[in-house]
Amino acid sequence: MAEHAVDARGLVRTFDDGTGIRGVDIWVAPGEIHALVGLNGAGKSTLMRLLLGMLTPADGTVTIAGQALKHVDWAAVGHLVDYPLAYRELTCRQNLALGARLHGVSPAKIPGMVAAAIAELQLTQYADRRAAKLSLGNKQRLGLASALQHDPRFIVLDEPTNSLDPSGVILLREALLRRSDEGAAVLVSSHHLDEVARIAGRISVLNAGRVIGSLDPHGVDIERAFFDLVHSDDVAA
Ligand SMILES: Nc1ncnc2c1ncn2[C@@H]1O[C@H](COP(=O)(O)OP(=O)(O)OP(=O)(O)O)[C@@H](O)[C@H]1O
Repeated sequence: MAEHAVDARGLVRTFDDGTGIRGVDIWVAPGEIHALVGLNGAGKSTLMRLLLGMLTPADGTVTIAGQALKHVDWAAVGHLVDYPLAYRELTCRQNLALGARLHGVSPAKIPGMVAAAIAELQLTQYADRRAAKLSLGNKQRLGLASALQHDPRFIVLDEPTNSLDPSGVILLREALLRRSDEGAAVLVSSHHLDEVARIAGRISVLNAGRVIGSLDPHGVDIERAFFDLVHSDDVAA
């Protein structure tokens, strides 16, 4: 069987108020889109930060492509967690070129890669506009273009539809489906259960820092199934 692109076991990281991640196993296989859903504060962003080495776990292990985090080839990873990072004074094109360089793309390939990313996220008319002057949604498109342009094998996106208009949501959907078809492993968090159900092969529900179950992406009333799971977990706690 193919090695998981990411494999985390027994992850724990709690904060002073007792919230955080309290013992999570999670993995994503190559070619899979795995969605994480949960209420505000359930721990989705914290879990993603742990997987990306942005936070250190108190317990548990994470491997990416079979490697412990300190040996990971980060050029093969693309992520957008929290806010899209862009230098305000640089244009979209310049920001993307910088992002490509930071991901180790060879200089000769950068202009073509950046042009393709701009076209894919339909940023053409803003390509030479400074990031400071972009609308929120176009800033999000820029962040997504930067996370996806270098053809990462493992993609982590935290609420990527934030601020996107309906055409941006469709572009993102197509971009993720295309990459998973090509073998990339995708982990995505979202509050939009219908959107998640369209693209994910697997949907895990996080509540109070633990994975409490999964939802069937083809289920008839996924919203109801979500609330039933969360409610039962809250009652049991
Ligand atoms: N650096 C931190 N210091 C202290 N507490 C934190 C920190 N980061 C997250 N938390 C707490 O951990 C809990 C989980 O937060 P997290 O952002 O992971 O949730 P989430 O599921 O992503 O929520 P949302 O859907 O609102 O984005 C929250 O109670 C939050 O306040």
